[in-house]
Amino acid sequence: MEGVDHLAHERNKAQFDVAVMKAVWAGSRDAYELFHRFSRLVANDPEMFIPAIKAQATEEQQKQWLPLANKMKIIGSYTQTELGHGSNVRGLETTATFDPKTDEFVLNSPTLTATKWWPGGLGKIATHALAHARLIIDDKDYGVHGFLVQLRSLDDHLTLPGITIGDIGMKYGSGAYNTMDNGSLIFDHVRIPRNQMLMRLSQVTREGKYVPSNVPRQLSYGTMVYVRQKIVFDASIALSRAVCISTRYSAVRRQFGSHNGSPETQVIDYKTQQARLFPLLASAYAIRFVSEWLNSFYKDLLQRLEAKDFSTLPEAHACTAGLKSITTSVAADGIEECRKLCGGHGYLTSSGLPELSAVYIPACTYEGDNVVMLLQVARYLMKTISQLKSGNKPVGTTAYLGRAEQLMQYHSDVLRAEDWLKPNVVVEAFEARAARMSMACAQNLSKFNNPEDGFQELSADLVEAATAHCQLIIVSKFIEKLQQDIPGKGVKEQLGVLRSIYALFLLHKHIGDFLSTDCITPKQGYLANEQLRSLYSQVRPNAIALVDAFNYTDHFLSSVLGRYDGNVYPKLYEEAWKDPLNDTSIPDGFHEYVQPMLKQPLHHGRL
Ligand SMILES: CC/C=C\C/C=C\C/C=C\C/C=C\C/C=C\C/C=C\C=C\C(=O)SCCNC(=O)CCNC(=O)[C@H](O)C(C)(C)COP(=O)(O)OP(=O)(O)OC[C@H]1O[C@@H](n2cnc3c(N)ncnc32)[C@H](O)[C@@H]1OP(=O)(O)O
Ligand SMILES: Cc1cc2nc3c(=O)[nH]c(=O)nc-3n(C[C@H](O)[C@H](O)[C@H](O)COP(=O)(O)OP(=O)(O)OC[C@H]3O[C@@H](n4cnc5c(N)ncnc54)[C@H](O)[C@@H]3O)c2cc1C
Repeated sequence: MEGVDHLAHERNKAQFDVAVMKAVWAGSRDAYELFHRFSRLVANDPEMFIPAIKAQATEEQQKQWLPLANKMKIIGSYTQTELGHGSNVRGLETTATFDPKTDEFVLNSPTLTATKWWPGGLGKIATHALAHARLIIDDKDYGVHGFLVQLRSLDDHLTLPGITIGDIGMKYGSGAYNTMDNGSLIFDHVRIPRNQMLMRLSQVTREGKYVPSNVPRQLSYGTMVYVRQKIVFDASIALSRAVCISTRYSAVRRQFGSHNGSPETQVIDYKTQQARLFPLLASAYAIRFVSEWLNSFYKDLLQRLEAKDFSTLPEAHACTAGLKSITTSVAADGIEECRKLCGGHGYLTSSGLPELSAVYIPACTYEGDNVVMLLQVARYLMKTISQLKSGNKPVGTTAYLGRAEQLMQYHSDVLRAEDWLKPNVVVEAFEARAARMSMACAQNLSKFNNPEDGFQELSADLVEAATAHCQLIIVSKFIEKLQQDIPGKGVKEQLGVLRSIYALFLLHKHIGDFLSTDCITPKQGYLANEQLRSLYSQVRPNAIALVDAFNYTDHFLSSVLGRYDGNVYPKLYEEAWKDPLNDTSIPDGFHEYVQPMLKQPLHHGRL
């Protein structure tokens, strides 16, 4: 019935102040930014073009180009990936050859695989590209640099001479990502003025002299670091949307369990449903809090870079790469699990989940393939361990590796299930697991004469060690979040339950790591799972309130199953009737193709 809150009985169970939880969830961002982040995905927002100009252009170049880009007088595309290379940036083939006679760069796509491929906005709308190309001077290759290239006329939007552009075609399903014109681009000896090479980091003089960067060359990758830390926040948006839908629907859906005419059981009361759903609810909060920390860490990095302090750049790269990988994988897999948690109706477009999945899952690939990103973390961990011997004391997110010897002797002292509720007990177990996995890799690596051969041979183990390291970061930041003052009745307690669910779910899921590294005993693993089940019972009465705290409107959720009022069945039926197929009772083609078959006389008794 319209206007009736079918979930009121669930909301009345809440044991905490929902208004405060809403503020905790929103953190430093307002609802506008939460919405705007999503809308960027399917619009042609210069998500990277503008940050890249800020990171790589001189002050003078910024003065020239940023006002145009900010006011949409030009529309830019971050044009890096090519048909033949995406992960391997140093393998890009497009060339930018300096012509001293004309003081220009000549951009060219020397091979088919040099074709720029994937850049968002490139296919139809972008007027300019921030093109990544190999700088060539006097036949010498100076590696990949950024160049601003006009692609289309600002008068008639037609492509300029030497420029061939197209859209790369439909992508995964019919998802909203098809509103993004990911494009292809071939340069055929296109000339640009020398001052359109972005020269903040390195320069080319009028005489054609290359002036190398006096700062780490990796700063040219700075835009990717910036977007990766944003993508962690995006992961919390995407996962929380799916969890909101599936939690509300799980409270509405009843199946089996009726006795003597009593209502059937709410599927949210099944322990299997809780064991699948509540870890995702906890993960949404965990990702949100680690994204807050990562954003502050990134802002601190920017301040340090301003002061030419590059000390935290390697850690910032490792954290943004690793957390981008872990959180997007959790969110993408979590959205699919939420679809399954909704049974058949989860597969309807009107559930909002297929669309959410189709739009979100490329996050595991763009801005760095998730495995390639974890390998970057692994390189950082191995380098950190290799420097232990020289007395280099790790700090920040690798500080625990400074206690590796002690952690190698660690054995959990958990005796009772409730011991696993103590944050320090959990952190020690996660630190020991991560340290032992990384130390084991480092030890195995040392057996190889060629470290790179070893790294390749051990790369699967290294990815697991990097995963353990990143999960430790997320667990630690969740714990740190709850050490802050958080007002409101029951809010901190409920977040504490989610913190424990997040950690113990990971421990249970990766129990093999904890046992094989001898961090915990099978009995202690069993006790962790016992505690997890008890925690699910504590979340159950608060589940609806915890997803209400995401503060998503029905419009934003665009899901019949996730409606605030839980009025699912009438709306499901109503939504179905909006389908054009239901405009007529006789389907197109019936009279031409089906009716003749139905009218055909029987032959020899056979249909
Ligand atoms: C319905 C939907 C609902 C909800 C949705 C919710 C939210 C979504 C909403 C919005 C989303 C909005 C936008 C999404 C954002 C983007 C999507 C759109 C566009 C996508 C754009 C792109 O994909 S752009 C292209 C991205 N490409 C990459 O990421 C390439 C990955 N490859 C690399 O980064 C590098 O090649 C490499 C790091 C893998 C290797 O580099 P290389 O130079 O070869 O380096 P190494 O030899 O490995 O290392 C050398 C040393 O340099 C250090 N290093 C490497 N990289 C960095 C870095 N970035 N910063 C600092 N340091 C770095 C490395 O550690 C080595 O250091 P040593 O000390 O060991 O020498
Ligand atoms: C929706 C979407 C939007 C995009 N938007 C843009 C954009 O705006 N601008 C832009 O420039 N690019 C964009 N991209 C491209 C994107 O950045 C690349 O696809 C991404 O970086 C992955 O690179 P790749 O495609 O070369 O994958 P590959 O690296 O070819 O990955 C293929 C497989 O190889 C594995 N692999 C690769 N290298 C290694 C290694 N060293 N060790 C072990 N395994 C390895 C990977 O793990 C993966 O399993 C977009 C891509 C998508 C899907």
